[in-house]
Amino acid sequence: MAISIAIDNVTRTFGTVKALEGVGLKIEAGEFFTLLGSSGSGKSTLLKLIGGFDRPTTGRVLFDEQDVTDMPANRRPSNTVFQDLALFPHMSVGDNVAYGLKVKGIAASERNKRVDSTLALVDLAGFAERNVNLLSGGQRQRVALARALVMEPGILLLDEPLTGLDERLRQQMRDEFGRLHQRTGSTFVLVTHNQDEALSLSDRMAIMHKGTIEQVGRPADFFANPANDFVARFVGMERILKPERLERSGGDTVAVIAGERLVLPGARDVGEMGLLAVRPDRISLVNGHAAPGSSLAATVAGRQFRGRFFDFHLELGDGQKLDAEIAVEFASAWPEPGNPVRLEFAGGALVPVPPSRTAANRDT
Ligand SMILES: Nc1ncnc2c1ncn2[C@@H]1O[C@H](COP(=O)(O)OP(=O)(O)OP(=O)(O)O)[C@@H](O)[C@H]1O
Repeated sequence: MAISIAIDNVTRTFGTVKALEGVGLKIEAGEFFTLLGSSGSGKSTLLKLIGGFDRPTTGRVLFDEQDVTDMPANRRPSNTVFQDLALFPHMSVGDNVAYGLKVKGIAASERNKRVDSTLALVDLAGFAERNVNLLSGGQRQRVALARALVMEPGILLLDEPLTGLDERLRQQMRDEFGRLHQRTGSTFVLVTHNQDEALSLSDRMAIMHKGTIEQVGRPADFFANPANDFVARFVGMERILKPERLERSGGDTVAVIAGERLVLPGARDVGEMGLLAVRPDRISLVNGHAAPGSSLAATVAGRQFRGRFFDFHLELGDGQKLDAEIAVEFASAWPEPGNPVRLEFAGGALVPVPPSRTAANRDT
């Protein structure tokens, strides 16, 4: 049975280090939820608090609205798959998977049944007698998953479980997580620094940074409406432009850059301090006439051939730098470094974002 999780204003300090600061979060029962962030952002600390392996300095953790802050890990209805897997090396696959059930006092016949069905669930039917030391990395991953799943946890916690696997296995195990989530119906919480993993698996995710949550939402929300420039960069919109000003005009936003006006139809109002996150694949270079209100003058600073597209490095009239990915097949004559060009921005090429308070205040 799936269980909901609430993190209520949690702070965790280690000496002078604030690993988590005022974190609030709700994870619905049965969701596949991902904590995404770079190294040191506090993801593992938060997962440990959910699993009961650590306690917050202040704040509470609730499962199905019950306070579990002081409940030890072994009494919680959650199981964790750690990054290092922590398999018992001297035990067979079957004994590894059966261990938790044995500790709980489940009778041998019931135990064997559950171990067999869980091994089948992770595609390891018939592996019970094998020595865990002789398994491949992917198989060891599956044993670790089976060991957690056999307990039928309402919450499964996964701490960077794909680290150390090669790309093919990562893909395979990623698909497996999706499948297991559907089959078990449990609440899954995944910790990762891998954006692709987070985007492909999550119902919703949180982007963490320096012990705080920058944004929570469905994967598509982060592209359509990044909460700030930090989030925009994190999901791949690495160039951020600083307009002279942003104005509202009807239902649209108008950005003024180097004296030229760009109309961003329907773009949201992010206030005076707004920045513009750029989608490099939605910019084209125009010869001759460009539509007013959707183009800017620039100079080619350099270019690199990338196979299917050219990566153009451009400089705007006010000196700001910008990259644009221009599909090779659409090229007629390629502008050379030093050439003046006009940049045409397709719908959604520029997304207004406010600056991140966390990044601004704490990056220094
Ligand atoms: N037991 C501890 N003692 C002291 N500092 C700690 C401890 N655990 C975590 N920290 C610090 O808290 C911060 C957050 O660490 P955490 O492991 O949660 O980050 P993370 O996002 O999971 O990073 P990674 O991806 O590298 O595991 C870091 O600055 C870390 O050094």
